[in-house]
Amino acid sequence: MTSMKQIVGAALVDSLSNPQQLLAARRTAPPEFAGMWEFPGGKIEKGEGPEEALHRELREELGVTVTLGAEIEGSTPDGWPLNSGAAMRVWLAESMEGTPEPLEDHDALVWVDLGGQEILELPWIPADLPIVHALIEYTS
Ligand SMILES: Nc1nc2c([nH]c(=O)n2[C@H]2C[C@H](O)[C@@H](COP(=O)(O)OP(=O)(O)OP(=O)(O)O)O2)c(=O)[nH]1
Repeated sequence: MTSMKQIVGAALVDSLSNPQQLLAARRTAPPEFAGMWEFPGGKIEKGEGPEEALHRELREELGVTVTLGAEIEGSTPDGWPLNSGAAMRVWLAESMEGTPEPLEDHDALVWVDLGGQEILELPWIPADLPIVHALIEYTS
């Protein structure tokens, strides 16, 4: 049995069929992550499946209903290692209903080109950088 805390995150793109842009979200807490950019998402709650948790988090945090696309698979069965105790699974997603707004946990959102420099210049949570690179590779 795994003891890793399981996080789920969304690579929200402008279009699943032709992804050109990614939505990055700037965290407001905790202090060590405040001001850093991340994939919207959060912890799976008891009794939830991972995709179900991701749909809930995106409704709560951004106010959107999404369609999930492919998973950007990480290096472990739990997904991408974040630290010694947590890992995150990440899915591509596209909003089907609603325009993303920073309703909870974030104070800014930005759409960045997947093929440009700006995406690499954002101060991401360091553990997210390998995921950003994999996403750029996946969508190029
Ligand atoms: N959502 C998200 N969390 C990330 C990313 N990268 C990263 O290291 N983390 C870490 C930060 C947190 O320690 C943990 C996720 O917790 P969270 O605070 O987002 O979860 P949550 O929305 O369910 O929050 P909570 O109210 O239950 O605390 O994973 C990322 O890209 N997205």
